Amino acid sequence: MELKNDLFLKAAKGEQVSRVPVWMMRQAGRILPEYRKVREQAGSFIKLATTPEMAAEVTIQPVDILGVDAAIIFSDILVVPEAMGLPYEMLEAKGPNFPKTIHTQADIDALVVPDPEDQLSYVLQALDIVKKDLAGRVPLIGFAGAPFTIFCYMVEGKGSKTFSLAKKMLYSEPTLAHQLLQKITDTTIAYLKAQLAHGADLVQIFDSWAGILSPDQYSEFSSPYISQICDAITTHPVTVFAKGAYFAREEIGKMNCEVVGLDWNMNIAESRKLIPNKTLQGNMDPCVLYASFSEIEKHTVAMLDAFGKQRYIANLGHGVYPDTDPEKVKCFIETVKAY
Ligand SMILES: Cc1c2[nH]c(c1CCC(=O)O)Cc1[nH]c(c(CCC(=O)O)c1C)Cc1[nH]c(c(CCC(=O)O)c1C)Cc1[nH]c(c(C)c1CCC(=O)O)C2
Repeated sequence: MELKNDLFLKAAKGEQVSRVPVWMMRQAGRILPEYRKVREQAGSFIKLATTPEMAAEVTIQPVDILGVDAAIIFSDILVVPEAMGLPYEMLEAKGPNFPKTIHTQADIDALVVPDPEDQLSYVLQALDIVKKDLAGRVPLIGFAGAPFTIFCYMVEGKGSKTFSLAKKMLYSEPTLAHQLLQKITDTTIAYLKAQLAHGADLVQIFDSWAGILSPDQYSEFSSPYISQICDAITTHPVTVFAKGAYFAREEIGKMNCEVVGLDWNMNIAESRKLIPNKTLQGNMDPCVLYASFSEIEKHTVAMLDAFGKQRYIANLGHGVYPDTDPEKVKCFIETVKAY
């Protein structure tokens, strides 16, 4: 199926575009009343994520309602640990929780490297439906967590400001940590390849907790595993988004990926210098969307001026916050499109 709007993919591949493409991390979610309705029907986040028809419906909502230039498959990075043998629950107002966590060699040995067509078939079915229903309107983004970020949840068992339990393993049991990271990496490569086989046009790797590592630890425990994934995916473009890893921009810029995501702590001009010859994505502070319409326009235009029109995909510097007014989101998207 030929794409009617291929701005996002063209920009990702470094081709000339007639205008800057735009989408938002977490665009499929609680900002939209239409999402909350389907979420209520499903009864729980996990039920929604594991029911392909419903997941497909909320994936397409932001394309129809917000007018973004790409869809991102509705799922979660935590489906990977689940498929490896660590089920999770999503606690209301608290976030993810893993009743069982990883601490010993025996724990790691008990994990499987699953066949995605088997344990993750519900995500692949959702991709099939979205691809068909989008009918080429916009490209479809697949995703997974970076191995280090998934490691954080598998060891810590829940969200944390410091992830000190997970980091403890890096310092006290580095050999075990590397074994676990490799198992996650093997799973992630097979999973992302399956998403691409089921119609994803690009895959994004979310290293949401990169910023808790020192530069040396990042080079030892995170970047080599992301590099393995980038090297294994040769058929489609890849985006690496390492939140908080301003110190690793040069290193990430050398990876075999086409796009690098930036958060709002990262200076745009400096990032262009540190990451030459790649497309950049980002990076407005999601809190700008709490401001007035005129402030939002001002900040969006300033961001566009700083990035330039080519080799650039407009986005926020992290996921949109759930209490953001969808009209403010539309203002951001329309300002990019009119630029
Ligand atoms: C760290 C991480 C997670 N999940 C994800 C990350 C990496 C990106 C980032 O750093 O934000 C990725 C993710 N999670 C979700 C998507 C869907 C696609 C999209 O629109 O971007 C994506 C890309 C849906 C979701 N994942 C989650 C929700 C909210 C749950 C709900 O609707 O009840 C959604 C829409 C739940 C989730 N999932 C996760 C947490 C910590 C939480 C709870 C926090 C919260 O409530 O926002 C883990």
